[in-house]
Amino acid sequence: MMDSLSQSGLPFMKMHGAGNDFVVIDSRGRGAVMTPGLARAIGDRNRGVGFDQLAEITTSDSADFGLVFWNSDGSQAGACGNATRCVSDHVMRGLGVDRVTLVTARGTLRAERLADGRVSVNMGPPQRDWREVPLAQAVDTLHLPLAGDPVAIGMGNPHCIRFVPDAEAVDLAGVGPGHERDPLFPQRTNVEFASLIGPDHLRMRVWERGTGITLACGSGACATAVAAHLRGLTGRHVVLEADGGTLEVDWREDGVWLTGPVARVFDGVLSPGFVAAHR
Ligand SMILES: N[C@@H](CCC[C@H](N)C(=O)O)C(=O)O
Repeated sequence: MMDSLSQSGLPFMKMHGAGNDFVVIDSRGRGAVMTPGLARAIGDRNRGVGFDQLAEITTSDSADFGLVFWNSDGSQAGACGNATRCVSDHVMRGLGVDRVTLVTARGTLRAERLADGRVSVNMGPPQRDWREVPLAQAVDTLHLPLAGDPVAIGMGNPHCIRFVPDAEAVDLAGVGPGHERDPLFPQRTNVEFASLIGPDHLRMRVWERGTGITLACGSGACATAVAAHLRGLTGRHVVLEADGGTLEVDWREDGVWLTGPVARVFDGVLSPGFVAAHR
């Protein structure tokens, strides 16, 4: 495997979902190639390609494919809703189908393409118990003892959601890092700020764990919609306006469904020297 990489380099696709951008590596038919160092190097927007997350596609014997997610700081994430939608679209096109199953750290998920071209994924049920989010101690996850009275929801990854009068006015870089690394979150957390802009309609902005400000966050949209419903602000079907586009969340009996646009921007190849220098 390494011989082929050292000779021909490492092909990748650049994709995004509502502006949340990804490098996608297809490792089906070979062993996974990603390491924290290589992920950090590829994610560097000055010295590498740049991404919010990297998604590595793997072979699965129990689903159509497997998927592993890396943040740009080299940490792994248990969920990535927008990347899941983008990669599912790619795999569906390759298989000539309009629905697929995939295995992630969270278990087996289902994705499907809608008639309007958007892609939906069932992200599974929300995690509301403090131990599942996870949190460091037993607290009311609907009202955390932190600034801004946030809600904690897990979606295979942790989320801290604050409801504010105007999400546009939030200084994400000033407030986000403090929540991300608050000791109440032993695995750090993603941080969402949301305001109600209409019936079942939210404006949301996000500071992502291991990445920083992103234009959208799929698992974050799911967590925010669940938190809004639990707080009595919306129904179970919510439209969320992120900085990079519109996402829809539908909390159904079988799980939290995330729907939105997908785009494949360009394909590229990481040079053999780049891969060898950073693996
Ligand atoms: N942008 C993703 C979330 C990616 C992982 C997150 N930064 C984490 O560390 O949990 C999404 O669309 O869900």
